Amino acid sequence: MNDMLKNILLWLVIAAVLLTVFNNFNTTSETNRISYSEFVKEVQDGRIAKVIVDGYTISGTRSNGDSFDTVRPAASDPKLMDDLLNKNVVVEGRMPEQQSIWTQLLVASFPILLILAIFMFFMRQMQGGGGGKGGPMSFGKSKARLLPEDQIKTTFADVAGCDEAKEDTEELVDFLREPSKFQRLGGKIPRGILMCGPPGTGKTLLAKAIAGEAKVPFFTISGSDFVEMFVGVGASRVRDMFEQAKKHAPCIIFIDEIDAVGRNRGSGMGGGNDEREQTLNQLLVEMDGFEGNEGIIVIAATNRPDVLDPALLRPGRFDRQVTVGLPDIRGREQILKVHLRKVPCDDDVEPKNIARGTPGFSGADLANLVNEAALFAARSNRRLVNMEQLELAKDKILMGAERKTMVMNNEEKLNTAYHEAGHTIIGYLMPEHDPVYKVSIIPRGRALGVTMYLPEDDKYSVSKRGLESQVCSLYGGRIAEEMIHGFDGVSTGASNDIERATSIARNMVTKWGLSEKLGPFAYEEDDNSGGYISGPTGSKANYFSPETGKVIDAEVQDIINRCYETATRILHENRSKLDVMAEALMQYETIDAKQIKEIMDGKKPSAPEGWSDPSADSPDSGEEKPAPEAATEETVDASDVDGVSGEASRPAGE
Ligand SMILES: Nc1ncnc2c1ncn2[C@@H]1O[C@H](COP(=O)(O)OP(=O)(O)OP(=O)(O)O)[C@@H](O)[C@H]1O
Ligand SMILES: [Zn+2]
Repeated sequence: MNDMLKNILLWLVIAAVLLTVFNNFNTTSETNRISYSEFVKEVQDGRIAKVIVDGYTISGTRSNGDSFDTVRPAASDPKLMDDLLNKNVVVEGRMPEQQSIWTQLLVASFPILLILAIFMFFMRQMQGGGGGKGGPMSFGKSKARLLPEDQIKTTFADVAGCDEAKEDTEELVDFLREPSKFQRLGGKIPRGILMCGPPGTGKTLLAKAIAGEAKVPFFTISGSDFVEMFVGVGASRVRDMFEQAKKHAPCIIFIDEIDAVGRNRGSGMGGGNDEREQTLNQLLVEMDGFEGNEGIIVIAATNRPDVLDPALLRPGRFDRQVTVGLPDIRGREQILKVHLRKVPCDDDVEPKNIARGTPGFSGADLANLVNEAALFAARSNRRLVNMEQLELAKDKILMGAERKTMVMNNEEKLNTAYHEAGHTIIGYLMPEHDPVYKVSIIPRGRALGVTMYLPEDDKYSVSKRGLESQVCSLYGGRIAEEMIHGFDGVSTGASNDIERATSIARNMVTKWGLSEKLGPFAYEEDDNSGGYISGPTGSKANYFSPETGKVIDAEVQDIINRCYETATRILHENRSKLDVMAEALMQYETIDAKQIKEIMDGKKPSAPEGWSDPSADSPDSGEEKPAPEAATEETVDASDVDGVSGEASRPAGE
């Protein structure tokens, strides 16, 4: 609202300036000016000898030789010409045409109209840009995009790995195909479905598939399209959308990111947000207003069902929830099959194996994996996608694109090699730690090196022991650096590790009830801002007194100190393996689980698969494999894949 006030003020100033200019324009020379009535009187008295008419100004000379000028008022004077002729005044130039009262009014109000028009224009501009999507410039028109039924090619066959969600929604298809039949049978159909689940799990895809199966039109809009700067715009968009939908019924309305409008009205946001609230109210009114039998089904998607206003979830609104979760190993295999159907594949491609190695991947990640593999194949001029490219694509998604153009000097490389080897050895030896999948000192994304852990199965929770193991392995990198350079030689590269270790330790104490001293209480709450709406992010609710705060700090420090000590002890005990691993990393740059196991068993590590020695003849003579990554430099930045699974990356100095 502040912005609006500023705008109005700005326009008032502009209006004032314009008016002044306009006035000045009317009163150019002040020298011999007389008023118009004076002029008329002088004409009648016969004192004027000559007039020159130039548009709205009249100048001339009197009988006595004096010059004069005057401004003709907007209303033209029909009698003037007669007077001039009667008195034998010489007239040069022409009088302006006689104008109707309406034209005169228009001329008089022109500046005001101009200002108004400019003002409206800017208002619309701002609205168009408000949603960030540059939609049509219109007031309150719905931004919903309509996909007519004959353009929806998505069917249930395209959605894999979420069978429960599919089952839950199958009856909607029957209903949409023949709403009247359902009505006759007295079937009760929900008006609103809420699809909950993490990003990229196929919520949009499933909603579209329902429309595709039922062969009905599909309206899609994002919750953030409703959130506008001007009060009332969002609400009228909602109204407009429902009006359109009624014309196309039976149909589906899909609202993505419903949390952008549907956030709990009572929560946060510094005293509420009128516009959002009005929009939400309008949505509730519309949901109540249509009968389920009209054949409109509203499907909303969110990954934060917990922040939604309870009013949205009441019976008759979004009273049915469908959960679309991350796929399990079987689901991943099916999703991979769906997407592999679209690319030409070699016989060796085993979707099952890839599914096993990708816990935590969403449907969108898997679709991306297949796509990346196809790109790798195309770059190396292959006609078929094979396992090798799928593995490369998986690494790219897990660890970020390699930055082959980034040059590290030998000393930096050695430091990184020790750092990553430190992470790896601790991760390998600690109990209940995810196995190490790959270690690399090729810079990827923002990281100088990466140690990648990957759970063997889908994991849904971690034990206290597992968490402590994670904290230990996170410090492994820094401790290894300390061992070779001494405390003064430790680099800044471990800042991300430290941050993550601290955060795990703190959560153990304040959220997961894993401190004996403090017991199973929640002392801190997540911030609820989720990220869709800009708000006071990072604000956490604390439920503890200053005294407890001190105990919390002490407990967190205690966990970290213990883990640091454990990790230091383990690394010192395995000093020779640390050296061998760092050396292997210097030679091969990337080693995987097989080499790591060999080193940890005290053997000499073999060359990684696909590695060809640039200096000597290759260790495994026989078949000649092309170097992995026929693709040249790949400098995609910020592809920091975080949290897909335990990853200890080392950001370039901070
Ligand atoms: N279960 C699935 N089966 C097949 N493909 C999937 C599946 N889930 C996701 N995908 C692929 O990922 C893409 C993105 O998925 P979609 O947009 O439906 O996810 P979403 O859950 O709506 O994500 P968001 O919450 O980010 O909007 C789809 O177009 C599809 O290619
Ligand atoms: Zn690290």
